[in-house]
Amino acid sequence: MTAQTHRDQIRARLAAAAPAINPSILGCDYAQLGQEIADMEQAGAKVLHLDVMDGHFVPNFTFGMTIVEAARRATELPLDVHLMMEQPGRYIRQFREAGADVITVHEEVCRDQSELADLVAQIRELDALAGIAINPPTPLERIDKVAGNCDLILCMSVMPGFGGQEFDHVALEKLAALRDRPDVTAFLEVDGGVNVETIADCTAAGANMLVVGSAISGSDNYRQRIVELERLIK
Ligand SMILES: O=C(CO)[C@H](O)[C@H](O)COP(=O)(O)O
Ligand SMILES: [Fe+2]
Repeated sequence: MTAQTHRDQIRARLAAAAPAINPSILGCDYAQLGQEIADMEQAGAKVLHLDVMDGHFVPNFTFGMTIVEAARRATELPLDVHLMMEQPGRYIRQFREAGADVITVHEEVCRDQSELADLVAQIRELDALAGIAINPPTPLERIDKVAGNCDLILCMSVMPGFGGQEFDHVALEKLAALRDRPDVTAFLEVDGGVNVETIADCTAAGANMLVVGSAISGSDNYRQRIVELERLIK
């Protein structure tokens, strides 16, 4: 029997948790990062979403591998790293070495689908799950050749760059179309404006990884909010 790879283990953990609330640390108090992550974990998070923004692909900066590495020391939860950056291929290895378990790159930074497929292969080579993300205006055709051969597809429901924006329903049509494609076995993730009003529509459309930022980090009781969100999807 062949030994389980890290990818196999992470895939199994995510599958067992699905549909999973995936809290984003975007709005956390970074002076208390370890405590914030411990609070998310105690509140019931089974995976954590880390938003890397480069100030080029999106009009905002957040953090790089230093914070991913700090998060890795703070928890054993799978780390889902969303790279909102140009030229992600230059940094994928460093994010993996920092402790990323899922690494997601944007279609919009790629020349074509063959470059996107190369990034997926690079991420898998490093024994991480490979995700591909598309912005609200990006049609599904732009990933149709890669969708059947990646580990996660992220349908953005806001233009990336900031938390607290309003949910764009265009993501629901894409999720439903991906769910209905027999060759797509990837986790289906949605990110942006997911809250108590929108989360049930997301799972009904096929999402099984639900990134939630401000609806959790802006609440004064993480546990209560996660329980409330879980009740709406299970
Ligand atoms: O990728 C992101 C922004 O680009 C974040 O993951 C997302 O915005 C989470 O925040 P919220 O739930 O408040 O929209
Ligand atoms: Fe994100």
